[in-house]
Amino acid sequence: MTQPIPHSELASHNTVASLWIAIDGVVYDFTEFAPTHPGGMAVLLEHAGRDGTEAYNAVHSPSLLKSILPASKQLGPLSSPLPRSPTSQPSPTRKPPLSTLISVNDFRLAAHSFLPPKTLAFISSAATDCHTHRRNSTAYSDITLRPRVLIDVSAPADLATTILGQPVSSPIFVAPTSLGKTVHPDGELEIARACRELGGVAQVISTSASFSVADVVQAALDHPSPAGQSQTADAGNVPVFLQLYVDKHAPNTEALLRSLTSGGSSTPNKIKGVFLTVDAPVPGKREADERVPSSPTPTPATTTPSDPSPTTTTTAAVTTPMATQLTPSADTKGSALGRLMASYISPSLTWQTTLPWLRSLLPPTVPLVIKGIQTAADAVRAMEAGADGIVLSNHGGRSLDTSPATVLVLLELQRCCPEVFERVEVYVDGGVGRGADVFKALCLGARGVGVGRGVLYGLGYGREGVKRVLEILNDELVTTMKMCGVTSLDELHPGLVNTRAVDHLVPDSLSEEHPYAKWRRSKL
Ligand code: HEM
Ligand SMILES: Cc1cc2nc3c(=O)[nH]c(=O)nc-3n(C[C@H](O)[C@H](O)[C@H](O)COP(=O)(O)O)c2cc1C
Repeated sequence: MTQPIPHSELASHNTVASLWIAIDGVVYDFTEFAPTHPGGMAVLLEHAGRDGTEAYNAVHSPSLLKSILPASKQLGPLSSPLPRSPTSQPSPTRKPPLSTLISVNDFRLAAHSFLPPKTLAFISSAATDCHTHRRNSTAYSDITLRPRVLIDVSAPADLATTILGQPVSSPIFVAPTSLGKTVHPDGELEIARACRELGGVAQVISTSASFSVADVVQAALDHPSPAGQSQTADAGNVPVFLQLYVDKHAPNTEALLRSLTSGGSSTPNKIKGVFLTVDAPVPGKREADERVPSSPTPTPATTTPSDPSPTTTTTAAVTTPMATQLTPSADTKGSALGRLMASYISPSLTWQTTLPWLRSLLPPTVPLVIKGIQTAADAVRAMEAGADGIVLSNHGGRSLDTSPATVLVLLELQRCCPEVFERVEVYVDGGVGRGADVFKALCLGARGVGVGRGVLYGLGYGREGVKRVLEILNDELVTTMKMCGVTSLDELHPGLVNTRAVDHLVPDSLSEEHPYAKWRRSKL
């Protein structure tokens, strides 16, 4: 590094022509990088000539800067610290003690008492009228159980299984979600640590996570599993997967995949598979997220003396970058974080080009899963395209409202193309709030079940909260299994559930046509 840079000099580089920002006491030249910044240029311009430490750290990990920006863009240390924009300080609030939360719904309600409004809107929102979001969970309650009695279930239930060949301690996995820092300063790192402590729960890490995927994998590897607890996964291996959004600028995706898979999935710090998300080629219209402004005002506190793992996230820490991104666009649609984040995602993926391209980029040992399948016809297509797995998902109802509840898609596959279950691993997510929901999905052929929002509500309490949410679901699953007369996942089968109340909603043909409406506009 060179000579210390005075404040006055930093301040003079505050335009697109010359754009400097200080982060953690070091001045960087972002002039060339700014037009390609995946979060948009406006957010960088907002901090041009100033200290951007807080805004940067709110969404990115320190290593991102070093891994993407050439060393030549590191201009030198600031001559002395700059006053940062005022931060909102946590103040006491009524955050319920973790020990009082005994269901996933308790965590959801608790989150509403302490998470900043914008964070809550981002997490809990779903597309337009939220029908799909609701039906994802109500479809589970419409399916009833068929308990079997007088069976000895004294043996401990075994939840261990494999996901894409990786040993895991439970069929419940952490679905990929973006921007973990909006909930907890250590975001996805805390989720990774919780999964590790639970003996190897699978975690799918979002391309839009607040931390780099490599950092999350490392956090899992570095974290000890509790003494005495059996570690299903090898000590030096963790069941972490990458959720992939293909970048509009394809070389970015190619570089990401190269960095995370070279050496193959058997290398401990590499990802064990790629989940390509296909249900969000354009951002969904999430009105709650659009309506709640990104406000830099102080937020209620997230710490309490009784909470061993206090959350220190504040609205200002999280949403300032978003507000600066959105304000200049004078956007009449609203202020959605989801829409802002989707700006780098390619809308031009196809069966013909994208899958062969991705397969050519991945070592043969790294499985490819398609996340966001919503019809039997597409499940067959994914199977024929050589996918190793599919996730029946509608993005938690966040993409297209009135798309089918995912457990109904599971039934559609059983009805129209049961051979898919023999050839690819079928996963499902959306609306899972109870262990009984997991049980039903597994009985209907799912190999594993993903949880999105529930884990994020747990994350409000850090790793202990994430652990608690997953433990609650595991416990409820075991209780359901034993009430239905089984103690092992291998004993589950469709006869343990009654789907009559929803069967009329399940399509009965692979045809792309409507069963009787046959008109075409061109023929009228
Ligand atoms: C003051 C500095 C910065 C601010 C306030 C900022 C803010 C943001 C925001 C708000 C997003 C969209 C939300 C998201 O998808 O996570 C974003 C995305 C992104 N930014 Fe930045 N950013 C800054 C600097 C940088 C730098 C220096 C790099 C790389 C060297 C970078 C790389 C990225 C990438 C790769 C994304 C895509 C999503 C992700 O991986 O998180 N940003 N940024
Ligand atoms: C806040 C939030 C962010 C999400 N981000 C992503 C993402 O980056 N990539 C992705 O494939 N799915 C994303 N999802 C969808 C989840 O992976 C998953 O499909 C969904 O949350 C499951 O529904 P549930 O929240 O009802 O459990 C996100 C969901 C939420 C709630």
